[in-house]
Amino acid sequence: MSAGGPAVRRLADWDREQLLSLADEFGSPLYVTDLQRVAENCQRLRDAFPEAHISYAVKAHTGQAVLETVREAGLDAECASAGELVRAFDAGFEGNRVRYTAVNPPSADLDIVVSYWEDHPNLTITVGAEDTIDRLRERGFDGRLCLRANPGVGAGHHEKVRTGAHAKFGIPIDRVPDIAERVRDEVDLVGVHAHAGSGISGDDLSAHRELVRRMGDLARSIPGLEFVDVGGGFGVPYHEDEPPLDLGAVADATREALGETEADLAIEPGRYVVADAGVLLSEVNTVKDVPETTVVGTDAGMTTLLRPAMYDAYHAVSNLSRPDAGVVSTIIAGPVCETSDVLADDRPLARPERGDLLAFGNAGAYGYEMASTYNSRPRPAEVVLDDDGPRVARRAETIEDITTLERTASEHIPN
Ligand SMILES: Cc1ncc(COP(=O)(O)O)c(C=O)c1O
Ligand SMILES: N[C@@H](CCCC[NH3+])C(=O)O
Repeated sequence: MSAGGPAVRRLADWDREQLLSLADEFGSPLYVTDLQRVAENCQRLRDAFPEAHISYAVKAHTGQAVLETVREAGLDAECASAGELVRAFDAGFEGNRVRYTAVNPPSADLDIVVSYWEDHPNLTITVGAEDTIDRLRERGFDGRLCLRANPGVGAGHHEKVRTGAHAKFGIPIDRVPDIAERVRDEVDLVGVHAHAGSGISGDDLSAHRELVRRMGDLARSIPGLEFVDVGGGFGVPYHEDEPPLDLGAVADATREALGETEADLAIEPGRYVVADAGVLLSEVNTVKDVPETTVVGTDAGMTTLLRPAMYDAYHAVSNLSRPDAGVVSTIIAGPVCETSDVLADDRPLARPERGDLLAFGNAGAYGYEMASTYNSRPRPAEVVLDDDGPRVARRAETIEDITTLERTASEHIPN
């Protein structure tokens, strides 16, 4: 197999015995991340886009081990907050391999990012509003700046993840050349950027191509740019029978839509790098037959994996403990006191018994990252797999971790 590995890794491709033993050893719920698969996904992107600058969108999975793997695999880091930027530097990225994309950035973020820029003057800051340029200038910034355009065309697996045409993101594309002209003397204008949205596949590919075409036109209208970044968003197959993206074809279409530009192509995928490198394991604690279905209660819920509740996202599920049991229709629901705390609805599953272990596929992207402590429910541990075997990359949170932020009235110091 090439260094890029197969085009897709499905839930059924994971080693069932290994997952069962990991849950035995490290408990449940448990995120498992395979670092070799992360490296393969990076390599496949590099093979498809050999000429492009590729930055990993850190927000998909910020774990240190993942970031180190991505860095070693040759991708740069695209950070959406000061916290992500700090994590990228902690994982050893050099300044010239770090980009920070500001979205209505809080002052504290700008303070931190500018202080990192003072020590690493070759990092790049992408801005989506003129206010952000002014606020950076007030802090003395005159470094590498990229303008984020709102190209008026978006794409993605759900309305809530389509960014390209949402007013929140970027500067209306027709205003970008004037702003570029204005800021040229004040900063080092190095690029233009746009991002269509997340989870692009199938029909959305034509919208993505249109975005790239508009960005090619924009890049040609601004001389002297180093790069034109057309964002991330490459989708992965969540359904078992969904074909993977033909990344080579996407790359060819991207080049064609972009056309000749003085600026180099840049992309910033997140999901594609980590989605199929991760699974979520969860123990069944309740099995309840009701008239229409079988309710399967699990120790993971919307606080562990938010995507089904937030986007009605589909994650493949299998019963690792009892794969050969008769299949029944189930609703798989977590322990959170919310009706939307459902991980899978109307889902055929080998009928589980209490104590069985379920696995949820494609949990590596926006899984742990979107976990929360709602209902005072601690976040689970994450184990990573590498050549040395499994190791805990993030320990399980405890209730004490959550309550430690509390202050009593006597600890309150009035202003
Ligand atoms: C600006 C930007 N870049 C990159 C990404 C990564 O997207 P994805 O994980 O779908 O590749 C996102 C998320 O949608 C984003 O907002
Ligand atoms: N969190 C989204 C995608 C990322 C959006 C970031 N702009 C998802 O899980 O699909």
